[in-house]
Amino acid sequence: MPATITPFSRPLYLMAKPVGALCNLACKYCYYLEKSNLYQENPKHIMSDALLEKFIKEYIESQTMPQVLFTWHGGETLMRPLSFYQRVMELQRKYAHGRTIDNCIQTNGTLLTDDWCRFFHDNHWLVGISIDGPQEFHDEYRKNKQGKPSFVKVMQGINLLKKHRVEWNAMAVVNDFNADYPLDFYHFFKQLDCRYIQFTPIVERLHQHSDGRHLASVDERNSSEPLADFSVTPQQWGNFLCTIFDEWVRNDVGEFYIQLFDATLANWVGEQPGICTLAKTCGHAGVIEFNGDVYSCDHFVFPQYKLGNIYSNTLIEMMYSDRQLQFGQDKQDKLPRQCKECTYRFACNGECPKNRFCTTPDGEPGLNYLCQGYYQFFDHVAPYMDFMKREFLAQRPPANVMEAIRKGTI
Ligand SMILES: C[S@@+](CC[C@H](N)C(=O)[O-])C[C@H]1O[C@@H](n2cnc3c(N)ncnc32)[C@H](O)[C@@H]1O
Ligand code: SF4
Ligand code: SF4
Ligand code: SF4
Repeated sequence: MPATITPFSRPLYLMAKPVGALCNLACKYCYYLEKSNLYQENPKHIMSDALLEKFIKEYIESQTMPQVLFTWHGGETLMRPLSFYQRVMELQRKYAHGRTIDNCIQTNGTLLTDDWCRFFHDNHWLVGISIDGPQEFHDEYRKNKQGKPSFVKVMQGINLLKKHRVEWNAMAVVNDFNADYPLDFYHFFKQLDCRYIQFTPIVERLHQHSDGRHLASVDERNSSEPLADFSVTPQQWGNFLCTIFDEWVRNDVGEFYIQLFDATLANWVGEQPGICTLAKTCGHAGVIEFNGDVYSCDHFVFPQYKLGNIYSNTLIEMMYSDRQLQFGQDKQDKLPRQCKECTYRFACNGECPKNRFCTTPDGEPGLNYLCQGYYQFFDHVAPYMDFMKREFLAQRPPANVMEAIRKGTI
């Protein structure tokens, strides 16, 4: 199994939420926790066995390829007992009909035990652990409802994963608090010997909804929704990326895999980037909630982006519906002229539509809030990317860039 899976290049892909938005933590910046307000009428936010079976059967049968990827997401996935995931395996075997099935699971890591790790190892699951860097950064926002920090428990979880040789990678968010310390952040992951690192910028705006949710969707941009204070600024994001890139490109190419750098190189050479935010279009990755509701994307779980429910529509109908195709195509069609004419459009593609709530200097809507940071990053890495592209096209390792820098030829 590959150490990192890039689901967005696959034809039909859904992230499943077996406990909806329920969680044992209450990270201040979390976009998903408040989604439970969408389901106030449901007493329990738990995927039933009947729905699980229906989903697994239909999901496998909808695939056009011999490999099938399941992603378990939340909320906190480990709030289901191990027996739930053992049942998942049983159902996957029942409906596989010769297909290869992979599983990844995203977790905050605090509930990991020897039993969980044995299960993940024995069944080759890839485990994504959320950790925001060194303790002081992580604990600033990743606390439980009583305000108790989670770092120590997450590290215990990571040690268990290592002990049981489970394949894992780190998902870290970059927010107002940790963004100014890129090297502390990067060295932390290197010291952990974590070779696959994903960074996501936190960008949220506040908008009070009548059901209690307080985060805005991209459509809610007519009044001036304030930015949530934990959001990273465009300048912070640009500096953060450039600083880590400078260390990585000199020492770590081919050794440490940083998803955003890899995706940037992929766009530079004209391959599919393994990250949706830098891809030309969206719409390849939906979400299925605990009750069978399907949404366009994990960051668009809003009533207006609900595609239907698995009990009334097939997954194929929903994921290939005109609405979903349009959702995907809008990423490219709705780019403002500034992006269409941007030197780095081929690398950036206007990034994630959820962050496109700004206007260009000439008043056109749809500019990405992080534009300045991304432009700074792409402009900074361009000579190195050009070099790595040449190496790649000549079938030599892009890691030769490190030697070229040492010799001063770049
Ligand atoms: C919503 S959590 C669900 C899985 C699990 N509870 C966890 O924390 O890994 C999935 C990922 O989204 C990240 N995340 C949370 N809030 C975010 C936000 N506002 N913007 C971007 N990513 C966010 C988390 O740090 C985590 O890595
Ligand atoms: S652990 Fe995951 S789901 Fe829970 S609050 Fe934190 S980011 Fe959200
Ligand atoms: S909306 Fe954003 S998160 Fe969703 S698929 Fe598009 S780029 Fe990815
Ligand atoms: S860098 Fe800015 S202008 Fe260029 S494509 Fe990205 S968001 Fe658009």
